[in-house]
Amino acid sequence: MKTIRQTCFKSAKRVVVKIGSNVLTKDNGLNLEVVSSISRQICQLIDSGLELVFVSSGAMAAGLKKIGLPRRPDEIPKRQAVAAVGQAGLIMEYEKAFEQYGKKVAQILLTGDGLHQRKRYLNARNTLNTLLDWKIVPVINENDTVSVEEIKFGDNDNLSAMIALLMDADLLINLTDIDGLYNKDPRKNQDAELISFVSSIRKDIEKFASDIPGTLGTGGMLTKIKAARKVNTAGIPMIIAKGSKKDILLRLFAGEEHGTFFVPKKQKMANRKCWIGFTVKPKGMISIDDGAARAILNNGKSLLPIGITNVEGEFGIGSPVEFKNGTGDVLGTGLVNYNSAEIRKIMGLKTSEIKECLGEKPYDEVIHRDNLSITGECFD
Ligand SMILES: Nc1ncnc2c1ncn2[C@@H]1O[C@H](COP(=O)(O)OP(=O)(O)O)[C@@H](O)[C@H]1O
Ligand SMILES: N[C@@H](CCC(=O)OP(=O)(O)O)C(=O)O
Repeated sequence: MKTIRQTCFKSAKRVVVKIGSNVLTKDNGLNLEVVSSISRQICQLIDSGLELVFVSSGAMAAGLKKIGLPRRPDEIPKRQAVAAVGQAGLIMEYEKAFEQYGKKVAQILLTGDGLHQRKRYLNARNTLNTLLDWKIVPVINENDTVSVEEIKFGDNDNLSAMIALLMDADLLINLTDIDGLYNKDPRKNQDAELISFVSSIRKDIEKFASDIPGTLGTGGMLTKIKAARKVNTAGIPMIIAKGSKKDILLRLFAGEEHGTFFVPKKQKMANRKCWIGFTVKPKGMISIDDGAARAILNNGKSLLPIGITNVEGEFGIGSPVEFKNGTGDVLGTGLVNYNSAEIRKIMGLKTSEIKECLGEKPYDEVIHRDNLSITGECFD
């Protein structure tokens, strides 16, 4: 009988593969053997019928070597300049490597705010779909040159999760410099053990992981777990595996079990709900009582004013706003039908009392269930 992970690999048609800086690096520059090996495996998988989107870190690593710097500079403009130099070299090496197998690559550099806006989000999806139709390999990285804190994806683990959601992928593969997730940071604990299967990401799983990356990485294991949590919630499985292991991608698709597999929720989330839940940047927070939380989480209801106990932040109609329960757990995000000042006035009221309070009642719901995405961990 096939295991769940074998079934996921067998049935996957559209896959996102992400590779981290440490795997791609050798002697402080790009490891061309790894570039060549990963490119060959990706081409083989595409030729076998898979649609594949590739997210590659490594611009900073490539830039350091080219400029002759011993390590990452601390100043942001210098880091951005290093990444700008390195990205050109990175994509050139991929062009050369993929060309050997008759494939073209396309460079896609994204910022967080590019995907926060629905129109740009859909544009990015259309472009990527066209490239996949043309059998051209999209090679995606964060646009480090312009990415300041407010518009950053932050790390490519998160970016790869956003791409998996954007493209409605069947699987996300995260290739790093270690076999997978260990139950403690293996750099500090010799007795750390590999976890090969995570059926559900609870808070204890996040505790296993350190947020300290390797010399060139960003975010360490913690950002990978956060990425897994997002895609799993949306119904997409994820695997963390060692990118330098010989033919790792081909072996995974041949049914071999390597790395750590994160089991997704059974139900796939609709693409628009993924965008609301994971991609847009929330503009405020609404606290709700237990009754409202139950109605939303268990019975798929909309959020009505009567269940609202507090509003944080200033936001307009249509804004994405998070909502949390009485104990402070964030349960999800939704697009609001009223602005923050109006919600403050009508919170705690029955829907029949909205008109008297505001002078009009355009909607019964503060967040309609069609515009509401449940992403918190308290919903099974
Ligand atoms: N619990 C853990 N299990 C596995 N690796 C861990 C854990 N905690 C921290 N790490 C470290 O995280 C590193 C991978 O993260 P990072 O350097 O950001 O990689 P990448 O460049 O591939 O994104 C590993 O080299 C490992 O030392
Ligand atoms: N955009 C950066 C990579 C940022 C990043 O998340 O790196 P990593 O943790 O190695 O995947 C670069 O290309 O150097």
